[in-house]
Amino acid sequence: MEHISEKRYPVSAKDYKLCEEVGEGGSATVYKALCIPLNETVAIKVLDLERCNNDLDDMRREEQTMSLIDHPNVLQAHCSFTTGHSLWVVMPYMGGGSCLHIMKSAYPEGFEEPIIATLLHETLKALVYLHAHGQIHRDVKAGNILIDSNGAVKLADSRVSACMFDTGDRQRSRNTFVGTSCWMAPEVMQQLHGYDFKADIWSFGITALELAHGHASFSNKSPMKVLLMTLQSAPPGLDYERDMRFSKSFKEMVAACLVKDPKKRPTSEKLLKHHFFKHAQLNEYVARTILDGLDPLEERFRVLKAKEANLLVQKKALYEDKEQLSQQEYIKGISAWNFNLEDLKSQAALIQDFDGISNAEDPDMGMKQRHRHNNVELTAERLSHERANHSTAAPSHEDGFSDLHDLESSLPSFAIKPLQALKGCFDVGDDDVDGSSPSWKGTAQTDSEQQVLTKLSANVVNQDGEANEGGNSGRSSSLPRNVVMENKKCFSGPLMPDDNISSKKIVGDENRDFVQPKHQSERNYSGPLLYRQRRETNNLSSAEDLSEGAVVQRKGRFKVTSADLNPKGPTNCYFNSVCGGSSSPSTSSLTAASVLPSLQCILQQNIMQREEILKLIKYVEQSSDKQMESTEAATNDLLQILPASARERELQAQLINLQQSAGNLVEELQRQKMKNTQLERRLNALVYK
Ligand SMILES: Nc1ncnc2c1ncn2[C@@H]1O[C@H](COP(=O)(O)OP(=O)(O)OP(=O)(O)O)[C@@H](O)[C@H]1O
Repeated sequence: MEHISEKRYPVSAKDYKLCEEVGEGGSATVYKALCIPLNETVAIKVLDLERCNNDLDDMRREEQTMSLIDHPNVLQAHCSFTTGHSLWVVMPYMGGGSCLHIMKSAYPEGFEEPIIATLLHETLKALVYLHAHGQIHRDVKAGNILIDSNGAVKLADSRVSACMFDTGDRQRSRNTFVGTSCWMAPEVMQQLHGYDFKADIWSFGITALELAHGHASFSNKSPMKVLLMTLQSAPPGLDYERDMRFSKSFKEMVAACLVKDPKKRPTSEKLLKHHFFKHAQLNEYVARTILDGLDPLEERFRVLKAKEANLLVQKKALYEDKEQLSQQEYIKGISAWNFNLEDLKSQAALIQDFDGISNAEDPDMGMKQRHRHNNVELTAERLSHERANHSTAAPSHEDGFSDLHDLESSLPSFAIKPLQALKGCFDVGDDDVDGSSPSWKGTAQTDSEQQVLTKLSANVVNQDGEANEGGNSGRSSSLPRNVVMENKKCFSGPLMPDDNISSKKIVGDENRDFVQPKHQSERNYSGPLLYRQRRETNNLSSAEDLSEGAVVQRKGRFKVTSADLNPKGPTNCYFNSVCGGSSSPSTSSLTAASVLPSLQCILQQNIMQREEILKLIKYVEQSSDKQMESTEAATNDLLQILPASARERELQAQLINLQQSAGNLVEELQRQKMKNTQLERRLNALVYK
């Protein structure tokens, strides 16, 4: 084992001469420097204490922990001290730079397998050491795998690593949220039950993909999207077709790391025995293969920085939207995003605004955006189909995640608030991370994934303020287009007595009543405009035929069935939407096209209600007429015999009142009818515009 020399490094800034910048991190700049008394080249990481949120004591403690680490594959700090508003961490100078920088400079498509095997083998040895010493690194990525000029590989940035020894509880899971999104394990993102050293194994798997492709999976995505993709989708992996140049054992090793259930991931020690690492070479091979011919680190960094600054300017001009800007964090090499609520809110806002923004980096996305405009109604169908497809189809695009574009791009048409969806994602139960859940491995979608998706889709629907009813929403894998989600009834106003707002619905066979479950008829379906894009109950597909009469009229996504118009008596409105209610939709999230069907529905519902009122009035008039006739007859008979009693006079007065009310109602209805007609004309004009 290599031991750091017993040399004493000075802890005063005046003993160092900062030379060129060789790296930039989230909160630090790294310089090549000269330690004057020792006449030795070192690297100094300068952290601006005013800029970073970390508590100085915490940082000190971490640096001390770091200096206790002693392993040839872990970058150990020589010393650290504060100067002015900065913390200086003095480290060995790694002349090759980070794997990320090397790839950016010379291997944009990633390294060859023997190099990858060697780099990963050395990194894994560092992880075995850290884990054995109760440490989780929490930031394993190509940017933290450094190479010195001899080809020695060291895992850097233990600054963020968590010491598990402080309470003596080695297996204690962490609940803090530090790290880097693309490399972050799902359980870290979920923040539910904490996480342990297996989180490093996930990051190690993502790093393997990064070294193979030249970039990490989702590296061009916003943190929000990375989060959604990591949680919802099948794990990334080496693709059969795209990654043909890589061996089966490499693919297997990556697949073993990228299992969503941390319990099913191997420990670092076990992973080290994987036959993939038999291909690992010596340091000298690394130096000879990838460092030979490279410019000095400071020179490469200068060129890269200039290139990236240029790129940023171009991108800034191209995309004013913040999502693109957030991607620049990655381009700049800064990857330690903080997942605080505000970040997520702004990301969520961006996704909402995404509609209509073309994505030059992803032409498919642009296509899909356009397609979505033309096909708003398909969204939920696609959501569920894609879930279904995802579970069966082998990933055919980069990292097997391209379908997620569809899923995500479909979200805004529901006026989804991704933050809420995200909360839904986080709000997963114990089973979600339970080892008893079906294997995450392969492409089959597990219950946990399905749950997350179900929650997501439930949230999609819930955007309009209606509670998600029961657990029947998410599993349907097909959602016929143009199908009315009319299982919910709308009962607006006290027009019909309870018995009439019956739990019955006349079905095709008029002699047969379809009894709605009691709870359904009791539910209050008042609510704002609701685009119900999913089947409400599991039985809907079969119930559609049973519970609906023939369609007699279609209004956009809604239809009127013969059941609705059944003349047998007062009927219910079978439009699920717009049944009164106080809340109104968020106007910012509505487009004219999306509102029209609902307007049509309101109007249709109005017409239906008017008809109901008329029927009821007629019914009242008829029965009151009959009653009047019989009362009059009886009264006349009685008058001939006896003088009218007080009770009879009261009855007569009531009947007259009733008739007057009915008359008033008819007048009111006439006025409403005129207004409706005007509205209908305006709406039709809008529809045919
Ligand atoms: N000892 C070193 N020798 C040479 N280059 C270094 C050394 N330490 C870091 N670097 C370079 O500086 C870059 C930034 O280092 P830092 O540790 O801050 O990176 P980071 O992990 O990306 O930061 P963060 O995770 O905070 O964004 C590294 O990616 C690497 O290229």
